[in-house]
Amino acid sequence: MSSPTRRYKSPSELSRANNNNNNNNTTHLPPPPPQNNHRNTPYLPTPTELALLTLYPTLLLFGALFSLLSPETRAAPYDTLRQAHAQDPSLAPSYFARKDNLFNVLFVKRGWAWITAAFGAFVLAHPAYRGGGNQTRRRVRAGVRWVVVTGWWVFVTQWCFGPPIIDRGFRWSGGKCEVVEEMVFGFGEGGVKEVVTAAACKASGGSWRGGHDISGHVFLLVLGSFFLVQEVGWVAARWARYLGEERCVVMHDGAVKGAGVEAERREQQEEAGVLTVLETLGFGGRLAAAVTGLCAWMLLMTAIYFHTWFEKLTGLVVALAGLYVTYILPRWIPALRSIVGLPGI
Ligand SMILES: CCCCCCCCCCCCCCCC(=O)SCCNC(=O)CCNC(=O)[C@H](O)C(C)(C)COP(=O)(O)O
Ligand SMILES: Nc1ncnc2c1ncn2[C@@H]1O[C@H](COP(=O)(O)O)[C@@H](OP(=O)(O)O)[C@H]1O
Repeated sequence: MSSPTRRYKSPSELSRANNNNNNNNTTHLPPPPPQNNHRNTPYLPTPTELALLTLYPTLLLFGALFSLLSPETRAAPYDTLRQAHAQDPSLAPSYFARKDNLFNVLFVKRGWAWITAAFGAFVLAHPAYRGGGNQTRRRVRAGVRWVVVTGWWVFVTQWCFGPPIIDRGFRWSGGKCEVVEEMVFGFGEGGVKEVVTAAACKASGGSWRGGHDISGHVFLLVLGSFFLVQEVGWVAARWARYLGEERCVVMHDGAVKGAGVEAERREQQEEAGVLTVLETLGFGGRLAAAVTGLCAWMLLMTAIYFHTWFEKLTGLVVALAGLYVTYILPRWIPALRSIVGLPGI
């Protein structure tokens, strides 16, 4: 996942270079490709992963700063209870400060479907997933990782043996469903209804108020985009031999080795020469890159126009927890790795 200049030579390139040297009557082999003997810790993301992960808090910080400094945003009326600017088109500071903006309605509100579609297109169509004795096993393991990440999305935002984690957190922190307009049958004292989910509260005409509302948008956009980065990045980079660094894994005997020891050799593309980034990604990878880019844009919009900074931070932390379990834990728990695998291995 780093620059093409560090690309390893394929066996055929090495043998060609070797032949040229023999023709020139020299007995020296070409210098070996630079080896990186440094082992990354299996317990933490690799340096490239860490650099990419740092972009998320950076976007959130930049958004917070922008909202503090932008005169239009500062001047626009803000509803602290709803954690959003006025939604009237004439008052909202930007099209993206409105909940009914098309990117929100068609993309984020259907976000998991987009992420699933991009992932599916990549796994079904990319040459790295075709051929080799383990083709089916690699696809099944990718599917298992999708189930784990999707399970986390379901538990946090949709359903967790009852209300989802976001709604449970909201109520644990003192939040309630309040009805301002009218008292309806079933309400407790002071217009506060015993409703346990944000969706049910909204459906009954109430407002979900008073608690800590983990940002569902930040959660979904971080979880989904980094899932695609992991699934497409490692697979495409390993296949095209763009790898400048390697994940390390703990083996059954406790030894720490590069994850490549568990990889199947055939899946790497051998002869086509240096591929461009677009060729390396293929159709599914390009769709995933577009979805990831949109996620980053909408994350920035959420950072600027919605929620408190602490609600955005908890959205980020809850997403990172799911990503750690799916992508880092298997590196140091071999039994888990044998079920979920590692992308590209
Ligand atoms: C550990 C293993 C557990 C096993 C669990 C198995 C999981 C199986 C899940 C089955 C359903 C999967 C469906 C996948 C296909 C789809 O993607 S369909 C859904 C499309 N819908 C969305 O993408 C909705 C996305 N929106 C949201 O999540 C929320 O709207 C939000 C963005 C979080 C914001 O919430 P608000 O309430 O609007 O603030
Ligand atoms: N980038 C964005 N664009 C539009 N609306 C956004 C948004 N980020 C958050 N919101 C809105 O802010 C509210 C809280 O978002 P969340 O908790 O998911 O982060 C949601 O409102 P609604 O639930 O009224 O649609 C959501 O639609």
